[in-house]
Amino acid sequence: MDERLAIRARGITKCFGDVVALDGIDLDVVQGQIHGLVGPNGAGKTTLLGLLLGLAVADDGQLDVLGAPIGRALAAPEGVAGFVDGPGLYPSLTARQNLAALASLRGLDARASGIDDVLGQVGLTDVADDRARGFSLGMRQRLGLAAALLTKPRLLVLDEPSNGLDPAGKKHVHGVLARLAAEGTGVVLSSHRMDDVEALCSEVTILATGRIAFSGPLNKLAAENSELDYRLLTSDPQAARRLAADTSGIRVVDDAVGRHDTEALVVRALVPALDELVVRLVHADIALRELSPVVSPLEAAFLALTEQQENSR
Ligand SMILES: Nc1ncnc2c1ncn2[C@@H]1O[C@H](COP(=O)(O)OP(=O)(O)OP(=O)(O)O)[C@@H](O)[C@H]1O
Repeated sequence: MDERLAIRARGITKCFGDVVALDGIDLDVVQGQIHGLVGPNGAGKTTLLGLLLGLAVADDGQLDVLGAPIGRALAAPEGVAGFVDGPGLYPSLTARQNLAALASLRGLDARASGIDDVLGQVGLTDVADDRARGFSLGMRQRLGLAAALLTKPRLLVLDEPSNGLDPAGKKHVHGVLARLAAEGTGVVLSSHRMDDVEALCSEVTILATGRIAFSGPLNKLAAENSELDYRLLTSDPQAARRLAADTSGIRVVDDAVGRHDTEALVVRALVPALDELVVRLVHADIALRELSPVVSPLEAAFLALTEQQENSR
């Protein structure tokens, strides 16, 4: 077995009655990698994360976590921490007391366990003595992450960790995850926020109806991607539109995000044709003020792959 693998899954299947939540999943996640799990509602993300956390057992297949096969016991495997469906907290206890309770449940010495340190890492020092009952969703998520950090995991499993986070909270959480990964911890997280996945993850798995539509490096996904829509702002929108319509490999389309802004030009193209258009604009003395994909390459690939898979069913 490859010792760098935090997760090795082969042929994992999980059903709930007639519903096949996971249908023969193969997945490798190496230590020190932040791996994003994305997919439409009901794709099987939470089910997969639950198996990693020992909250449920697969019906079929082989799942190795941190080098050891997962047995049939419903318990978090040694070295694994995280949460699905929001962290479990005691509402009547303060943030600090929640962590102390967890430390004592885990047999850790509360004073030596680094409670202040993990509260600081997630940015909750100022509310450490406030009751969790009054915490917002984002604060609860951050406290859940602090609880996971307390156990010094070698694999961190998080379901939608960005839910409810404000920009400051997001900065803390992203910083913590990046630091953990740099220290060698494997991180698997699900998200519906493609921008978060793109900012954090080096590899991504796209699930659709319990099957893997893509798994691998983000840049491979972008390279495999077909045409994307790009939005261009130029000094002469009318002339730019005419030139685009006259450029091979470029299709002028309506603004897919409905920004109905007459100044913008939206084109569908592969990168080489887009390059050609930019060169032609410059030669025609039309200044290019802004050029950006209408949706990110991950989002576009995600939509294309999941539609493809759903159509083939
Ligand atoms: N405990 C359960 N009992 C019955 N069906 C379940 C159970 N848990 C999940 N399912 C079903 O399994 C499928 C996968 O659900 P899962 O929650 O893993 O999807 P998800 O990708 O996490 O979705 P979302 O993005 O909405 O959170 C769905 O069809 C869901 O209805």
